[in-house]
Amino acid sequence: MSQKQLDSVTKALSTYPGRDKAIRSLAFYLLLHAPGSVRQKELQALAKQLSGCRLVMRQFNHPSMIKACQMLLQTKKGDPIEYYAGAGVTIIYTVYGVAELIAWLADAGILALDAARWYRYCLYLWIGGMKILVTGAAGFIGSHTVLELVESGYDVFCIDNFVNAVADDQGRPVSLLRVAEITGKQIPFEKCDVCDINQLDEIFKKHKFDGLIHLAALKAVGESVAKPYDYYSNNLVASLNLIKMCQKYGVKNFIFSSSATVYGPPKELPITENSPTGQGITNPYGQTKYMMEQILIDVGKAEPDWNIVLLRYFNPVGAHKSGKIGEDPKGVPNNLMPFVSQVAIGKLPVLTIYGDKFDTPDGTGVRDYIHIVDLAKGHVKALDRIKAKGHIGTEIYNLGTGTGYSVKEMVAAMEKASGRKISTKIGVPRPGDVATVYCDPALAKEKLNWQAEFGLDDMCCDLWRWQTQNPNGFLEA
Ligand SMILES: O=c1ccn([C@@H]2O[C@H](COP(=O)(O)OP(=O)(O)O[C@H]3O[C@H](CO)[C@H](O)[C@H](O)[C@H]3O)[C@@H](O)[C@H]2O)c(=O)[nH]1
Repeated sequence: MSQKQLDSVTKALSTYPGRDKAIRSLAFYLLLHAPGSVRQKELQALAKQLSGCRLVMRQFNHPSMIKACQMLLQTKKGDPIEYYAGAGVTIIYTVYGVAELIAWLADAGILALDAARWYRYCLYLWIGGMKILVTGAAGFIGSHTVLELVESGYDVFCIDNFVNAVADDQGRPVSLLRVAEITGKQIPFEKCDVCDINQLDEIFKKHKFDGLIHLAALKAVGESVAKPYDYYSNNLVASLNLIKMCQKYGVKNFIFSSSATVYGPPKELPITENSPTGQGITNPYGQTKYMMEQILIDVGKAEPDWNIVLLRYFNPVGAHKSGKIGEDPKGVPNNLMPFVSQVAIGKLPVLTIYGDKFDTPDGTGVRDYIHIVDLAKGHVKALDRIKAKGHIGTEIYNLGTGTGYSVKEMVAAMEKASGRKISTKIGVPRPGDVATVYCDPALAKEKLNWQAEFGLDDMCCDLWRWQTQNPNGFLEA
């Protein structure tokens, strides 16, 4: 190949948009084999470009790898270094290229989901998985998210302070031990309060994280009204500490657990990501979620090479189909479905329905309930998108089904799943409750290739399995 041809090919390949890592890898390969050290600058530029995809291109971002490549460019023909390095690079690219091709076929819907999973394992095995810090990992959303991450080939490191999770007598998180049982993989864990910046610093120093999923937060709406200081200080300090650590250690992928609560009382239905936020939020818990979104949006503007994904959850319910992990609220549940399942099993006598005079078909409140496993997969999809694109900036997604069910419909569905009668009585509306909340999940479908797969029956059957197998939650009976 002549110099001129090489120039035009590398130019075309290195600017190729979309799912382009394999193409750019090819450009990289061509540059490696180009004559003379003139290529060095271009090689570095391309390596920098590829660093956006560091999740799958770790080795190539590593300074020693870059140095080896530079050495390679300067070596003379016939030099054994050139031969071995060239052979090594070729093998890696061959494997990488196959994996990338399979990923592309899966993305295009030509291969089944299992192939996508295989692809991630392939990347994990051959090139190294993306290492993700999960905060609040032992909680309801955390444990399910960790499970899905691990099943998808991500490398996780979990932290939790047990404020809302159960430890065994050796101080290990029971929920994550169960995740280890289900997946057959060890789940690395350290007890850590994200508000403790010194411990956090040690953890960041020790592990080279590629990204994090920040779930740790106090989350009881009513309690937040009674203890505003605790909520503001805990939820904000924890998140600010993480941002600081990400800046210090160059971690640029930040997934944040936001909530439908940021929309306040809905001004329009369904709620889209462009619906107004921050107006009419009635409790400090909701305010902390809104404030954190604002802070992260500003951080995203100041750090243009970061990827920040704000996931606005609607109402997560249900449990993993194994029945081994699920929601384990401390004391009397605040949320509807854990309360309903505890009435069904006889732990609580009667459900109070908070008002039946709302402007809804049966007068009771309507919400967008989403299966916890679907919600957990939303996090994996957000990371997959970052992995595929390299750089996305700040993005916001609703995670809901787009369908609303009333309190009475939920009770009926749970009666069907459990085969038991659930006693109810009508009470007064809970302060701050609105009639109807449901989202438009179209954006997540379009960009994340994610949509809820489980329906109401799955949510209730899985919740009931968890409830019956674990009548006392994670504490042994
Ligand atoms: O004992 C109960 C509990 C709830 N409900 C009703 O059931 C529906 C769902 O209530 P949840 O408490 O389960 O959920 P919310 O929609 O009120 O709250 C959820 O959404 C909020 C934002 O809107 C916060 O994010 C919160 O953390 C999250 O659980 C509401 O109509 C509520 O009035 C009852 O009738 N009786």
